[in-house]
Amino acid sequence: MDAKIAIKGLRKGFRALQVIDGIDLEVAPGEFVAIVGPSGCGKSTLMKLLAGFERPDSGAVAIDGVPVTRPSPNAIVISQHGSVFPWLTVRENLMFGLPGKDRAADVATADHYAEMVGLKGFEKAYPHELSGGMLKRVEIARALAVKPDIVLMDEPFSALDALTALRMRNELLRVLREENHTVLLITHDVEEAIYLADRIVVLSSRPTRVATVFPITQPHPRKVSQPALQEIKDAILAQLGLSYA
Ligand SMILES: Nc1ncnc2c1ncn2[C@@H]1O[C@H](COP(=O)(O)OP(=O)(O)OP(=O)(O)O)[C@@H](O)[C@H]1O
Repeated sequence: MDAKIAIKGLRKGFRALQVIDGIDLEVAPGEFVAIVGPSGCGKSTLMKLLAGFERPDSGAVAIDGVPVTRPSPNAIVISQHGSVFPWLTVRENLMFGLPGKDRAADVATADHYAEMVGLKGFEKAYPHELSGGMLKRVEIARALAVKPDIVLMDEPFSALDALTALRMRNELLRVLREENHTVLLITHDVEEAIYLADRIVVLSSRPTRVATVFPITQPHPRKVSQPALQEIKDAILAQLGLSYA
């Protein structure tokens, strides 16, 4: 099958600082790829290039064979910073980005996604009335409501407490079972990557390249403590230069 996302010979620097030093990677339709790498290696820069927020110095990113030159509603970014509008209710936030021609249809879509992420009953609540985890769910629902082909996630759960992050990971897997999105997740959490992804791409330190790729074939739900997954975790940590004593 043709790649959903094709990254070829991608290079990017900022003035004298070379950040991305030739990345080649293909992501299949419906695949979930996690990207891990040392701090500051260029993960967010890679995501911005994929989302069309930055332009490469050389090489290219293509989605469905079409070069990415600007942000597109087909590839939605969910970041750690959050982008829920505080002056809009949950429902209005979820309706933002929907066609707007048929209000009743948009309300139905918004409420469907609110329910999907466990926010039924909170459609009329304002962001300040919600917990951090609920806000994150609004954001994920809002991204999914526009039915993007590709969801780009840059440490989406890193601002959450451990328990909420765990819930959100399961929520995400449940949503992905119902709807076939292609997902790219940047995370510093190796266990999160192992729990969620079909494939883990480990980047080298800056200027970054693909160091190793680990396929994860275990079915969901995964127990990260199982020996085969622990072995992968150890191999990734060793690759990142972090091994246990
Ligand atoms: N717009 C910019 N202008 C100049 N330098 C930048 C810009 N964006 C990123 N950089 C530099 O590029 C390097 C990579 O940054 P980036 O945020 O992509 O790394 P990261 O791997 O996501 O980091 P972390 O894991 O700490 O979040 C850093 O040294 C950063 O200072």
